[in-house]
Order: sequence, then structure tokens, then C-alpha cells
Amino acid sequence: MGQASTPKLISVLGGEAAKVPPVWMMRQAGRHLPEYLELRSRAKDFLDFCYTPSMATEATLQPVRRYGMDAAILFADILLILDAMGLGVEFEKGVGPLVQQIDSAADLGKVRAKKAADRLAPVYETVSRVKAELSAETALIGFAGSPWTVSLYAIEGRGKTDKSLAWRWAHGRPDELAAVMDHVIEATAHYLLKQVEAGADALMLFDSWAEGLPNNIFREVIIAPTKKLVTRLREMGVTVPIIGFPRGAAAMLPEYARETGVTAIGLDTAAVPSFVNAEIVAGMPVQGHLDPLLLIEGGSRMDARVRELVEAYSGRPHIFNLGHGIRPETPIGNVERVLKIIREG
Ligand SMILES: O=C(O)CCc1c2[nH]c(c1CC(=O)O)Cc1[nH]c(c(CC(=O)O)c1CCC(=O)O)Cc1[nH]c(c(CC(=O)O)c1CCC(=O)O)Cc1[nH]c(c(CCC(=O)O)c1CC(=O)O)C2
Repeated sequence: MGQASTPKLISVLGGEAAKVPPVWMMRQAGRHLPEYLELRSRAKDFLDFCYTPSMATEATLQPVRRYGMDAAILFADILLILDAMGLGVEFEKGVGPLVQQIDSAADLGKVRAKKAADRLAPVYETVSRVKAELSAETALIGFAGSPWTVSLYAIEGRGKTDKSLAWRWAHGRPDELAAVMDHVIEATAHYLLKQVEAGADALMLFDSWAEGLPNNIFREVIIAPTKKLVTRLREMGVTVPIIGFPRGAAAMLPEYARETGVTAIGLDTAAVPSFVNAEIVAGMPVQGHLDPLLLIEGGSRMDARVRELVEAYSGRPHIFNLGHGIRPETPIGNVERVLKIIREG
């Protein structure tokens, strides 16, 4: 019986620099794929799609089959946890998510954390079905939104806002915000634990709204809650690697990398390779960060940028990814081109 091979992505997350970096892309499943749009058209709505294991499994596998990605990322959404915690979540076509708005921590604490996670049983069913379909070389990444980003959607009540309401809570109601985030942390810890128990090989925490925060607030709402969540997961016995993605962290990235306990850092589109290599300890794996808009344009400037990023991180454990999710209008040929350059030079 041969040694069950470890996916290259997991070896890199273990600190090994790979000659050819493993690659996957945020939002690789979803609207840029015609096969997703066909499947999606058969669902009642997006939430129903995420709660239907046969559909979510198929959506997760589509980009792996089409591109030979080195990882599958669970087809779910960062807002499912709010739905499970009792705040109705809806995704309005062309509007994005709508969430029942909270005005205090009491509004979010109605459903016990473990019970909330139990409500997401269809997601764990998807994880185990995907795992059964993947080859031994392909990693399966589970994920959740980070405490600040998830709490922000509950405070704002929707996407596509200027985030000022949540920011004002951070400045003016820090204790109330901390109480909200503590509820989110506990529910998210149970949610991620169950994803790992169902077969996830790694986890990713999306702090998608970490950008632009004053450094004192960044410490309070990004670093401290992430550290709490990572510590809680380790206490629960979770040993898989954890990728932290503080989008827009900029100069606060090194402190995030040092303080939170994450295994690896997801870099956003604005990351600067020389800064990353100077400020993030050499053995710490990094992931990213091609601009999703350049992936739409393609051409020689895309080719050059891909080669530049591969070269910039060639001396350290690096997972090639985008700096944020794939846009719906991304040409499939450009995704294929990126993989070809990474794998064939
Ligand atoms: O604008 C806003 O604030 C809300 C954005 C929004 C969310 N889910 C959404 C929407 C509406 C939309 O994308 O049109 C709704 C949403 N989530 C997802 C999709 C599929 C797609 O992108 O076409 C969609 C569109 C679904 C549809 O309309 O059919 C699925 C999703 N969300 C997410 C992930 C994890 C990943 O990115 O790989 C994944 C899985 C993708 C995969 O399996 O390959 C994570 C997610 N969802 C969400 C966020 C918040 C921030 C952001 O979107 O930039 C984030 C984190 C992030 O992308 O930084 C919330």
C-alpha cells in the first residue's frame, strides 16, 4: 500500500517551499463558470443551493475538474453562520446579501453556538461528499468569515455599504461589539470544527473588511478576535493548518502574522512582495495575490505579473492565488493561461 500522498498545498502549508507553487483561486467555483450558472438556475435561491449537498458538492468540484486546481474550496458562504445563528439571511439578485440588522449583542445571542453549528449539517455533508470525490493530491479547504467581517454584516444589515455603522460601533460601542464578536467566535469555532471532522484538510478565515482601519482598532477587531478564534480551535483539538486573510491589512500585516497564531497569510491584491518578504518571517507560508481584474484583462501584462509573483515568493512556502475572489466576467481561457504559466513556466 503506497504512502497516501499529502497534497502539495498541505506540504506548503507545513512550511515546504515547492519549486512549482500549488494554485487555487478564491471564488473558483461560481458565476464565471457556465456549468455553475446552469446548475444554479435549478436552485430555488442561493441559500437553498448552499444547503443542498448534491448542488454544493457539484459546484465545489466543477473548477477542480475543469482546471486541475490543487485545492477545492467548500462551496458555501461566509454569511451562512448568521443564518444559522437566527438572523435571516437572503441574497437578493443584483443586490447581494440582506441580513436582519442587530442593534445589540442580545439580538445575536438567541441561538446557542453549538446549536447554530448543528443547523449547518448540510454543509458538513457537502464536505464529506467532496472529500470522497477528490484525488489524494487535491486538498479540501473549509472556511468561515472572520469575527469582524461576519459581525459587520449583522450590524450593517447588508453588503455594499460604506461600513461606517460597524466602524462607529468599534469606536463608540467597543464592549457591545466585543460581545457580538464573542458570539460569532464561539459559533464559528463549532462550525469549523465540524468542517474538519467532515474532512477539511485546511481552514481559511476571510477578514474581507479589514481594510483601512486605524491601527488601534485593527488590533481590537482583527488581531485580537482572530487570535481568540484560532486559540479556541486549537483548544477544541483542531490541528489542520489555518490560513488567515486580513484583506487590506497593509502595514498591520506583520503584527497580524506574529500575533494571531494562523499558519499562513492570505495576501490581498495590494500586497507588496518586497514588504512581505522583509516583514513576514521566511518560513511562514503566504498565499496570493494576482489582481482579479488583471485576470479579466489577460494578455502579456497578466503573463508577466504571474511570473513576477511566482519569482518573488520562490524562496519561501507560497500558494499561488488571487488577491480576492474571481469576478463573474473572468474568461476561462485566462484562468487556464495562469495555470499553464505556473506549471510550465
Ligand atoms: O458585496 C458584499 O458585501 C456581499 C458580497 C457577497 C457575499 N456572498 C455573496 C455576495 C454577493 C455577490 O458576490 O454577488 C454571494 C456569493 N457567495 C458565493 C457566490 C458564488 C460566486 O462567487 O459566484 C456568490 C454569488 C452567488 C450567486 O449569485 O449565484 C460563494 C462564496 N463566497 C465566498 C466563498 C469563498 C471564496 O471566496 O473562495 C465562496 C465559495 C467560492 C468557491 O467555492 O470557489 C466568500 C465570501 N462571501 C462573501 C464575502 C464577503 C466579501 C466579498 O464578497 O468581497 C466573502 C469573502 C470574500 O470574498 O472576501 C459575501
